[in-house]
Amino acid sequence: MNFYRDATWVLEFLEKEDAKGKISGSMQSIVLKSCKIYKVQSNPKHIYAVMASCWKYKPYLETIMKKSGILNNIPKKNGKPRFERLTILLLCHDLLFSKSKRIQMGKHPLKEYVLKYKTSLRSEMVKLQVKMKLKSWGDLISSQDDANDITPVRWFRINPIRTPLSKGVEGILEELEKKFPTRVDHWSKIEQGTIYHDEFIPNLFGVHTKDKITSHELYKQGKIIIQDRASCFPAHVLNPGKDDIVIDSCAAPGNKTTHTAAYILGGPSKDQKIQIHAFEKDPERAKVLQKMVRTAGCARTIEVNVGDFTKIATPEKFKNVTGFIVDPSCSGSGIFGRKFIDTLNKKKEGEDVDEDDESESIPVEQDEEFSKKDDLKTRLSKLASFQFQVVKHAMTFPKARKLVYSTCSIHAEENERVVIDLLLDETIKKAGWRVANREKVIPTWPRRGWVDEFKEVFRDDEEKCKEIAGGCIRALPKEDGGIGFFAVCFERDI
Ligand SMILES: C[S@@+](CC[C@H](N)C(=O)[O-])C[C@H]1O[C@@H](n2cnc3c(N)ncnc32)[C@H](O)[C@@H]1O
Repeated sequence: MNFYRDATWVLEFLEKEDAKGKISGSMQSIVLKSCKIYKVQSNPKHIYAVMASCWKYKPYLETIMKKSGILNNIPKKNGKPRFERLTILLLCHDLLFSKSKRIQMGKHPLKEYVLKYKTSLRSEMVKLQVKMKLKSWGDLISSQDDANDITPVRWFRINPIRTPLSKGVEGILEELEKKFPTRVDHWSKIEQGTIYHDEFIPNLFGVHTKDKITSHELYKQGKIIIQDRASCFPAHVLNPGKDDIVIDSCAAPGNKTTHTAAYILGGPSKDQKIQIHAFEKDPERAKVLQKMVRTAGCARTIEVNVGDFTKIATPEKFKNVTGFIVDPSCSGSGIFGRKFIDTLNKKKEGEDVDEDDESESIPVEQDEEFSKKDDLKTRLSKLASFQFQVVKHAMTFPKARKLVYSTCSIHAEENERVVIDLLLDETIKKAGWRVANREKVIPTWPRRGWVDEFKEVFRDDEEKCKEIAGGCIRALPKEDGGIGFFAVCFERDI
């Protein structure tokens, strides 16, 4: 039991550091630091081994535990739960994901309690594996070792707005060919010096993470922009044309905003016509957004508004808006790579960052307002309610016909369940919104929404569930070549 007690302290420490966005350095040093702070008696090497595995499986374990109901009936002593959530999580980890699949503990009421849920935990684990279309859990996790805690591919897109008038995108491709003469036909085959032309997003490329992009002139001139593949899905699915007016409701740092501009403008433009209204609540992040808009050459097209989208963007003021990108704060459970997060934290704090760091300005602000003290269930429920409100507000704009909602979360609560709540909302139903079908949402992308989530609500209509889930896109962290992601497109006829 002593080992689990020590490991609980360390895991608690990791959670706190993570909530503050302050996990820096390797997992090893954090574990050692907390072992010292708590003067743990167990061997730090053993603690580290369990932590390293447990931390990687944690988002999945939390889903499995929640579904099994193990946290709902914890026996109480003097009105307080007798066992801690994180200790239970550690035991569940050992039972489900350790090599021995056994809880390393003698007879103890906690062990007995967890073992009572063994069957249900194992069955939820299998269900999740099926849902995630994983051949084995090992496949998902094996590539996630700490030494390799970075994206498997460096994705970047050509920014058509900054392409030379004479040659257009072709001019950039010629330049790229000089640096990357060899083309590979799948991202998993990328080696240093080779390039993969993505089959889903036009003008998106994958290269090896060791091939420096940020020192290249194309990058410095804003002609290419580093952006994860899945993060490119929303603008591609929205696919706005030259006459569209788009709102990006939660815009900083601006990857999707500038990508949307690339679709609207298609190439260099001298027009002084605002076609994208970008909203960002956080003034500091709005500065980063402004900078990105300028670098990408879209300052004449994108207007940055600093403030809460649900309050300052009124349907009366923006009556001509036809499309929406809604990518609100989320739990960020699809994001890996602490280095990304550290980089952004440093940027936020105004510290110097590694010149060589090639992280995309990814949306790692996450759910600061929600994360500090809540447990996962509460946090997800608060996030989902906020995400629902943002999308619902966007759906009140009179001329809006198309809206893409996305998160970098793996949790159904922030994804399929938000879709369900929106579909069940009477006002939204009356306004005519529906989920666009697979044909319109990158149909060849194989990983789609989780059907079971829809079945829980629309039980009697299996076809409908399959259709809605088919309209949703999911990407698994690493397994699909980048961050974990969810996207869905709503549309209506007006
Ligand atoms: C996930 S990030 C967006 C990432 C961005 N779409 C991109 O691709 O670069 C969410 C952003 O929404 C902002 N935000 C959260 N609530 C907001 C609100 N009510 N109104 C406007 N912005 C909001 C956050 O500060 C954060 O910068």
